Amino acid sequence: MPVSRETEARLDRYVDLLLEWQAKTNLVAPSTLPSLWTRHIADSLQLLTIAPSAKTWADLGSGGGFPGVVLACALAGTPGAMVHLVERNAKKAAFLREALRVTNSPGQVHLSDIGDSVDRITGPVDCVTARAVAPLHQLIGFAEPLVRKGAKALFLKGQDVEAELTEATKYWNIKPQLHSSRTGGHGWIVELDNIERRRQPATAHGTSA
Ligand SMILES: C[S@@+](CC[C@H](N)C(=O)[O-])C[C@H]1O[C@@H](n2cnc3c(N)ncnc32)[C@H](O)[C@@H]1O
Repeated sequence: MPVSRETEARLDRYVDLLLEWQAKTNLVAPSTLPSLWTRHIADSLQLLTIAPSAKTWADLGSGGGFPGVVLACALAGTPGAMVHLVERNAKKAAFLREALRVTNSPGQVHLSDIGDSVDRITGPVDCVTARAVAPLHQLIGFAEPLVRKGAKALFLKGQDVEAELTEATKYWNIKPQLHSSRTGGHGWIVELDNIERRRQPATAHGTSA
């Protein structure tokens, strides 16, 4: 994923900080550290190719900062950019604040449960994201208030995406667009522009109960 020299310098600072904190707090699975740049950073950056003009993002369950901090680093030179990072774990939230500080990137950390904070995010949100946080049907429920107000949802998912979509369509009327991950593996990005709750959950045969 090509980035400017300024973004690369910010990402370098972020990675240095992440490795420093990783020694005392588990921010990413240790087995993924050797492939940090592809597995986590490029995986996060690819969202910008789907929503290149989005300036305001909300990342739900940011953990060690993927994709939220990476997006904030990439958008640091964009006037009016803002990334809301929602995380309920206090240590991780402290890390996220420090990551935004050392990279001088535009973001706000919300130390809270996603369900409690989504409604409190003020101002328009262009994109809502989540990676490795919850099953798709639950993420859709979290994101619905923001999508209703015009946000696009971009969820990074693994190879079980079809099964997750089948489950999600029991509860939600959605027309997902699927993007194959550019970073290899079996990853997918689920894009949603509209979300409507089904009046009654669908049965196993696809009809309303
Ligand atoms: C497996 S980690 C993934 C972190 C990051 N998105 C990534 O892909 O590396 C899931 C993170 O979501 C946070 N999380 C899960 N459910 C949450 C909720 N309901 N509210 C806030 N944070 C939540 C956890 O604390 C954890 O840091």
